[in-house]
Parts: sequence; structure tokens; C-alpha cells
Amino acid sequence: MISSLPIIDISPFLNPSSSPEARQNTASAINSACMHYGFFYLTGHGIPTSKLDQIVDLARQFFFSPLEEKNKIKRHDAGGPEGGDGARGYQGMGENITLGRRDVQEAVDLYREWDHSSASTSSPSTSRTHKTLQGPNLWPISPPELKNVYLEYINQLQGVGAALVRAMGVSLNLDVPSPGADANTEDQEIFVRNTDRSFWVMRMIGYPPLSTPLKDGEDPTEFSCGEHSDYGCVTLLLADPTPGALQVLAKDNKTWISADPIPGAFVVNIGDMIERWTNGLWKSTRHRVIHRGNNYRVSVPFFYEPNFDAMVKPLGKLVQRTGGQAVHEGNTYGEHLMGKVFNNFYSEVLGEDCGKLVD
Ligand SMILES: N=C(N)NCCCC[C@H](N)C(=O)O
Ligand SMILES: O=C(O)CCC(=O)C(=O)O
Ligand SMILES: [Fe+2]
Repeated sequence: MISSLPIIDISPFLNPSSSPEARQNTASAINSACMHYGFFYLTGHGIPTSKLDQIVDLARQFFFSPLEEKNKIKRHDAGGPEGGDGARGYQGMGENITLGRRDVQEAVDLYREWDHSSASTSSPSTSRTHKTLQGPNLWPISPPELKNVYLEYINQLQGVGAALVRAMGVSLNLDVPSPGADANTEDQEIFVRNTDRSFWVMRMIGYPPLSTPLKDGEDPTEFSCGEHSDYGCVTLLLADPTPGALQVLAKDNKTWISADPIPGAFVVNIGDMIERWTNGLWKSTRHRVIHRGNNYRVSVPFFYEPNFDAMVKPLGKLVQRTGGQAVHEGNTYGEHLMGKVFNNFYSEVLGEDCGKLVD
């Protein structure tokens, strides 16, 4: 196993007085990282390491509280009095499913609050979307300072996510009009406009160590989080210092690269919507978590995503650059997200085995 993900400094895209050269350097480093790995470490984001430590500590305190306390914000309740398949709130150990298997983890999911006033965000919603996503966030009650510290952190992360999307636009030369193809001059604007009300997800995850012994030469059968790609634009992952847990699939499709934490840096990866916008030029790299240490691991990924109602289809200039054939006809990010979320859980209400569970 090798660990060789590149380290990228985003500060030129956050600091208005930075030079065009500095921005160009960051942009080309992003292009290279996205072409070769789809993953990189991010520095220069301006969030103090002490704040990052506090975020992980607060999540750990929540997970270490009694189950009764955690169940006070159980995700069922997100759907209202009829209960069922709410996505916001606490999900117990083994409730999340990946590739038909229970992930050995517990988690809290927080999403951007639903914009009930906007006609556009309510149009693609079905009653199922309503129950699943439109309820309010269920915040941990204890530790009491968690909510405000996280709200401030989420604000900071939205700024970092927006800077990353701008930098990606420059990496892809989206702001340089290509001669003879008017529609393409709008690509950069499409990128930015469709993320200006990012339907972000903040997830706190707690992982006890896996218990099934690994047999020599055999593939693992038990996962802390099974192999998957992320759904949207960019994931900013913060994790405690546990090594060896997060593994990233290399471009050879068989080597797993450990993405061990670097203090003060985020592990960043691109999601399915960036793959689609770039017409497959940049892939949303598959990754998984296998935590076999002795400690209880905590990670806190923030998913900076397109707007819920953003129509996401391959950008004109990227289609030209990748052979002229669009890989996807396009749908909204909300539709993509709901397709994923409905497969992440058993649906008790509908009695469906959404995740085709393997015991
Ligand atoms: N919001 C994001 N990206 N969450 C990632 C979760 C990945 C695992 C999930 N059970 C799955 O099967 O997709
Ligand atoms: O815990 C981690 O390191 C990564 C978790 C992850 O990939 C996810 O939740 O999407
Ligand atoms: Fe992930």
C-alpha cells in the first residue's frame, strides 16, 4: 500500500490579493490531482487546527454519550409524526448500508435546511422526498455547545467549498472562451451558479474497530464503510489521527492507497456531479473505510454539493474535449441524491428492502 496523494494550497483562491500566478499554480495542481487520483490533501483553508480538533472532539463526545441520549435525535423523527424514513439525525450502528452490507458505524447527518419558500426546490419533490429531507435538522442536545460550534464551522466550510469550485473552473479553463462555440463560454458560470445554494451535508461518523479477523490473501468481508463514490461536488474530510482506515482506489482499479490524516489538512475528493460536469474527464474516485485498530475512530466529512434543483449535465467544452459524446443526459442533483439516500437504509415504513441487505 502506498500513500502518495498530492497536497494542494487553496489560499490563492481565498485571498483576494493573491497573484494570478499563484492561482494558476493551485489550479494546475488541482487538475493534475483530479486526473490522477480524484483525491488530494487541502491546506491554506484558513480554519485553525484547534477548531478542527474541537469539531472531532465534540463528535466523539456525542458518540460516547449513552445510547438513550443519541436516540433522542434518531433519524426516524425527521419524517414527522408518522415516522419512517427521515434522512436527518442519528442513525445507529449498522443502520447505513453500502453495496448491500451493513457498515460498521454510527452517524449523524445534517443537511442544509430545506428552503420551503422556494418554488423551484419544491417542484422535484415527491411525498417521499418531503418526509426524507424536508424536516428540520436534529441536532445533538449534548454536548450543548456542539450546535453553535458546528454552525460556524459549516459557514467556514461553505467558503472553502466555493473557493474549490472556482479553482476547479480555472483548472478546467472554463473561463477561457473557446473560439467558434458560443455556448461554451457559459460553462464557468454554470459551475458557479449551480452551487450558490449548495445542498451541503455535514456528517459525523463513529467507527468501532472491526472484529472479524482478516484471512490471509482474502478480500475483506466486513467494512466500516463499503466501497462507494461521493455524490456531489467536493468532500472535505476531517478525521482523527487513526492511520490506515480510509482507502482510496487507484486508477489501476486494484491498488488501495491509504489516505492517512495530515494534521490541519482536509482530505478532499470529487463527487459524481463533478465527474458528470467534466464528462468523465475527472472521475469521482471510489473509496472505503476499513478500521481495524483498537480505538474508536471519528471522522467528520462535509459534502459541498450542487443546489438541490441544479440540472447537472456534461459541460459543452468538456464534451468537446472528451470526444464529443456526452456520457449522461442530465438530471437534477436532488434526483441523484434521493436515488442514493433511498438505497442507504432499510425503509421500515414501506417495508422495502431498499439496500438488498446481506446479513
Ligand atoms: N453523502 C455522502 N456522499 N455520503 C457517502 C455515504 C457513502 C456510503 C453510502 N452508504 C452509499 O452506499 O452511498
Ligand atoms: O470516514 C472516512 O474516512 C470517510 C467516510 C466516507 O467516505 C463517507 O462518509 O462518504
Ligand atoms: Fe465517501
